[in-house]
This record gives sequence, structure tokens and C-alpha cells, in this order.
Amino acid sequence: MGSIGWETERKRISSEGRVTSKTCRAERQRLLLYKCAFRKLSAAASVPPKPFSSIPGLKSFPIIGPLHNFLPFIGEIGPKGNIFDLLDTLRVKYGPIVKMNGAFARGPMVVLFEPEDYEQVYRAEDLTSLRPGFAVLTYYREQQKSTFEGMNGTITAQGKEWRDFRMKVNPALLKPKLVKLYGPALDEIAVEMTQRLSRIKNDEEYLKWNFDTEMTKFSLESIALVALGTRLGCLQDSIPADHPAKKMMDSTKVIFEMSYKLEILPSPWRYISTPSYKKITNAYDSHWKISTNYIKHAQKALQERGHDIPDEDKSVIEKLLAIDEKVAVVMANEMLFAGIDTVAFVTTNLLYHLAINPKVQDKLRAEIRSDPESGSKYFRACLKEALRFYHVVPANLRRTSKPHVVRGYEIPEGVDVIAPNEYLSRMEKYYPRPNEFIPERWIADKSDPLYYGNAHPMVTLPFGFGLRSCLGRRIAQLEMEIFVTRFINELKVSWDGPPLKVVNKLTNTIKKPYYFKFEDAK
Ligand code: HEM
Repeated sequence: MGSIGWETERKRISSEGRVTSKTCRAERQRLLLYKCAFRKLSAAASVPPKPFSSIPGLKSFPIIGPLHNFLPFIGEIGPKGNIFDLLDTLRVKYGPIVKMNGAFARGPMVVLFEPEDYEQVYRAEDLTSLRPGFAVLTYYREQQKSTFEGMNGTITAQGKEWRDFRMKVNPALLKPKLVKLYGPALDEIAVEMTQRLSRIKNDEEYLKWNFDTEMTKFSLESIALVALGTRLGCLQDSIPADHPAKKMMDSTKVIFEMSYKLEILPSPWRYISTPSYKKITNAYDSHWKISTNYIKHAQKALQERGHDIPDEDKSVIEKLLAIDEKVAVVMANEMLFAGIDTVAFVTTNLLYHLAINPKVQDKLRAEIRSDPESGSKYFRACLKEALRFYHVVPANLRRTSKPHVVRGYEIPEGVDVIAPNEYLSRMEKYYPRPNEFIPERWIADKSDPLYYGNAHPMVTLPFGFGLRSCLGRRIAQLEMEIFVTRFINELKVSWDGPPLKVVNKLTNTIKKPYYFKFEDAK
């Protein structure tokens, strides 16, 4: 039992342990049993934890870590096509806690398959969370000292530095008034995007190979509106090569492709400037230049307009600029970094599930048309269900800043503790009929066996956990709701091909081709 569970149980048992003369015999027996259990638990607690090295897991060698386990034929695990199969093999073979030593100078990792266990660690680490994973961006920012002036933003900062920055920007990005501020302009984008898809819907060959580009245009146009305070102009048939929107789209693509090569695959970029490292650096430079230009424009426009508007009506940029110009640029950069492929992936994932579940799609359309409020409620249920199937980041991660004891094993400082949320979200024990797309489970009442609340609340964590959870979640949900609602009202979507293939790189991505078909909705 984790320390939080243990502590709660200990308090409950000791407060119930006061046996009075009024207590009936059965109740007394129950309390005695509790006392016994408490003594056993206390005894267990005094047993010293087992060493980290004894956690079950893959054998490993110096330098290559556990990589030999994934070799065909001779490896203990063999080559696994995706992270899902790998996690399944590890859980079945080793149980609820599995250790993997890092390869090529990466630190050790522990996968915890029980939500209570990672909840214990994540809660204890929440205030100054350490979340590694963007070593290249961190290094790049360190190198660009003159530009960044030592400011790290939320993605690469850790510990106290991260918390201080995050507390500054939270009010601007997580404010509840975002709908009022951005609703109308995001709706314009949604209308244009829907019209665009309607116009190109018969160009099947183009859509088969370029649907991702279309979704990127939508997500970039939307996030730029918030991050840079402007329309970029992405929703055109062809964008000139020197247009900032084109540069932004191209550099985003490079950043994700190169991050996978540099962060996940073995690479000597720390020692020599590899071609992939040069590419990513150019892409980061390009993002930075474009963001800075737009923020300067926004700043000028705001100065001309004056600042005498109520605080609640101020845009995200205005709020960020009020903190500091550098904060505004770093944050705009992070929004553009984190808010493009994520939203494009989730929107595609949702459209796919609506396409292969026509009854759900019809119900959503009917709800949207009959009553915006119930349409919105059902949309959110559909979105949650799509995110249950595919998180953008299939597993969450925290690096320990202090030792923990989990399941009787010691986990020292500096270990990456992995919560395999997407994998758990498709387990029958948490969600009945887990491989079916059933949005109703998110709105069912408690008596319904499908009721989502029967699962531990930390099983499905598409936006991460606690204070460090996604800073753009409200914006993302708003963008997707406005667009998908417009889209479903106007167009009917179906899928004419083999199942969608999701492959995991740094994040989940979709393997081409796309087999969407669109027609006008009656
Ligand atoms: C559906 C779309 C999105 C999903 C599923 C998603 C998911 C996530 C996840 C899982 C994390 C890690 C949280 C953790 O470690 O606990 C994260 C962090 C973050 N996301 Fe998102 N995200 C999405 C869209 C966005 C958008 C649109 C923005 C931009 C406004 C954004 C900005 C960020 C930032 C800045 C962080 C770092 C937060 C921090 O470390 O303090 N995300 N996101």
C-alpha cells in the first residue's frame, strides 16, 4: 500500500479503535480485526524497504542498458511494434512494478502499473515536479543565453524555477473567460476550416496523404490566435514558402521529427553537432524569430489601443505582456511548440472515432442541432472517450527528487517514474468494454456499470497530473469543441479503409494514409 493509502488507513483504524461499552458485539469484532490488521501493517512498515536493485525487470548491461532484450529471437522481450505491446509484456511478465535501466547515459526508470502507486509518488512530488524529456530544447535554450536571458519557461524548467514561472502564467492561460474572449474568433476559423474541407472533400488522393497538413493548418491557425494575437493565414490552398505560417508549420514538423531522433533514439548530439541537431536548432531559431515579431506587433497594437479595459477582458497576450515582454515571448513559443501537433492529433483521433461510430456521430449532430448545451455536454463526453483511447502522450512521467518506498521497494532520487495511462485506460478492470467507443460512460449515472467514476481517477490522464498538468488544456478543448461542433453540423464523416494506425514516437502520431470520406450532412 502506498504511503497515502497507508496513512489514511492508519488514521481511520486508530480513530475507530476506541471500543466503548455501547459498541455492539459485531462492531467490536470488526474493530478487533482492524486492530489486528493495523498491527500487521505497522509491523510491515517497520521492515526496511527492499533495495532498488531488487525490483523485477529487464536485465541490463553497462552502456546499452536493457536494449539487448528487444533483439529478435535472442532478446527476452523481442522487438515490440509499439509501446502498448511492450507495456503489456512487462506487466504480465514482471507484475505491478517494473524496473528498466537506462541506455546510453539515460537514467533508470520504473513503470508502476497500479494507479495508487504512481499517485503516491506524483502527489509527493507535485509542488516542484521534475519532468525530464526535452533535453535538446533545454540545451538549446542554455546555448541561446542572450536571447532567453536564462528564462526557461514551463516546458524545460524544473523544480522551483518551474513553479515560479508557472504561477506567473497560470492566471493568463487557465482563466475561465477564454470562451468569451476567443469564442467568436475561433468560430471564424472553424467556419473557414469546415468550408475548406467541404471544398476539397472530393480530392480523395490529396486528403489520403495530406489530412495531417490540413489538421495542422487548423491547429496552428487557432493557437497562433491566442499565442500571437493574430490570424496567421494558414487556411489557404498554397502558402508561399516565405510566409510566416509556412515557416512555422515547417519548423514545427522538423522539431517533432528531430526530437524523436535526438531524444529517443541513441544520438551523440551532446558531443557533436549532428545534422539532426543543426536542423532542430534552425527550426527553434525560426520559431523564436517569428514569435518575437508577432509579439512586438501585438505589443504596439495594444499600446495604441490603451490598457483601460477590465482585467477579465484582457487577452492572453495582454496578460502575459503585463508580466514581462520576455515572459510573453517564451510563453508564445511554448504554446506554439506544445499546441499544434497535440490538437491536430486529438482532433483527427476524435473525427476517426466519430467516422467509425456513425450512431455516435448522428447523436452528436442531433444534440448540437437541438440544444447547444446538451450538444456541448455530449461533445465533451466524445472527446474524453477519444482521449481515453489515445492520449497524445501515452505515459506520464516524473523524476523523483527524493526517495520513495513503493510496494516495499525503495525508489531513490533521480529515477523516472512512469505512469502508463493510455495502456491502463484500455483495461477491462477500469472501463467495461474498453475497446468500444462509448461516450455515454462519461455521462452515465453512478448506478450504471459503465460509470467512469468506477475507475481510479488517475487511470486516464490525457492532460497530465496536478500542478504541472497541461497549461493549454482549456484552450485546446475550446478550439476542438468549436471546430468539431461546426464541422459535424455541416459535414458527415466516414472511414473507408483498414483501422487507423497510431504509432508512438515522442508522442502518438498517425500513420498515413487516411481513409476519411466527407459528404454534406443532411
Ligand atoms: C488536446 C491537446 C493537448 C494535450 C492532450 C496535451 C497534453 C499535455 C500533457 C500530457 C502535458 C504534460 C503534463 C504533465 O507532465 O503532467 C502537457 C504539458 C503542457 N502543455 Fe499540453 N496538451 C494539449 C494541448 C496544448 C496546447 C493547445 C497548449 C498551448 C496553449 C499546451 C501547452 C502545454 C504546456 C506549456 C505544457 C507544459 C506545462 C508545464 O510543464 O508546466 N498544450 N500537455
